[in-house]
Amino acid sequence: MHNKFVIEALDQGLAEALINKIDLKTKPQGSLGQLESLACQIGQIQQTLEPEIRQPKMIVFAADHGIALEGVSAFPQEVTAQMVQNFVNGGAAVNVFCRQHGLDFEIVDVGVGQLLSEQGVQLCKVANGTKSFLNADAMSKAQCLQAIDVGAERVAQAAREGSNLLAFGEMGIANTASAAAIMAGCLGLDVSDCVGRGTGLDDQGLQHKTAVLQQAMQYHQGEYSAQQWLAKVGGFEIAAMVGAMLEAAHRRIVILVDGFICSAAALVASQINPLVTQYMIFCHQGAEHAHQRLLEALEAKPLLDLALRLGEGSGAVLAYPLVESALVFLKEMASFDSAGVSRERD
Ligand SMILES: O=C(O)c1ccc[n+]([C@@H]2O[C@H](COP(=O)([O-])O)[C@@H](O)[C@H]2O)c1
Ligand SMILES: Cc1cc2nc[nH]c2cc1C
Repeated sequence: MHNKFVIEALDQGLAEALINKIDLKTKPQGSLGQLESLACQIGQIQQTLEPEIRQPKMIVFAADHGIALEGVSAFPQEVTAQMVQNFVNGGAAVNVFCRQHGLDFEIVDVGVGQLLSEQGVQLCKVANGTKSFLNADAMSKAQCLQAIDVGAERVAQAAREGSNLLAFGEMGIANTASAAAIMAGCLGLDVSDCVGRGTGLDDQGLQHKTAVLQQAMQYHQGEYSAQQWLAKVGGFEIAAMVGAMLEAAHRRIVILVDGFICSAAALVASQINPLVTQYMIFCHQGAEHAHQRLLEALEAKPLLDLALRLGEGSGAVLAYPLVESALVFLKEMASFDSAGVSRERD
């Protein structure tokens, strides 16, 4: 459906050259573990033996969800707009970590009900929140395509400004319900296996959320493509992340994937074009109940396991220094020859 998102498979020949370079470093072969595969992956993405990060940037997409009115979140819907203001003011966790690690930051309104102020926000509103997907499609196909385009366009702009690594985050009260429904639809799972406590529901709240989601999935039952599931039960910020990921891979930009909702967007993107995951770094496995299973379905090996459940892209920024370390060792470590260190015995 999205022919414009042409994605090239990574070059395996270059992978061999990168592994050779890594194996000449002063360390037992493979001893830098997952950092070695990271260095190799980024070299392949950038098509060079000397990869480097330029203008790393976090883009957070925010939107409201009609399903929030069914009481599926521990927090009220207005928190979405209030947190957007917090992002603008630089006071959210993701802002703090972006400053710590030198990432640029952008907040995009893809469909927040009512902003407190438009200042400092990229205004790309598709609608004032989705419809409740309990007994309707969350959005029309046209709205879904519009939200996908918002994400793609933000990535195109970041690329024009020189970014070759992008992290994506999201903000949207009730979006763990949406992500659970997407996961259930796209993977053919029972939604009770995909649901979790989100912002912190208690047992009773979790039971209610599960019942709401089961009723919604009954309403939407059928065989659908990932993009159809996205329109039926998704959110504007999730659709924007799908577009952002596909555009980033199309442009050979490294993608940092955050938590459960971001991973649900990665799942949709991967079902639209399976090559997109070659450009993704899965930054962490979080505490949301179904995140582990979702990552397994994506065959992802997350870098961190910190029981995070915040979203906003926070886990992606926390993993960023590891990505930097992968490139620094590739660039700066001495080789056995240059350092005069003896190799492994035959
Ligand atoms: O990314 C995650 O793994 C994650 C897990 C739980 C909650 N969140 C964040 O919390 C909000 C959604 O939680 P909820 O309970 O309102 O569905 C949304 O703004 C997400 O950014 C994020
Ligand atoms: C305070 C708060 C901050 C968040 N950041 C992402 N999702 C969030 C949800 C809440 C409730």
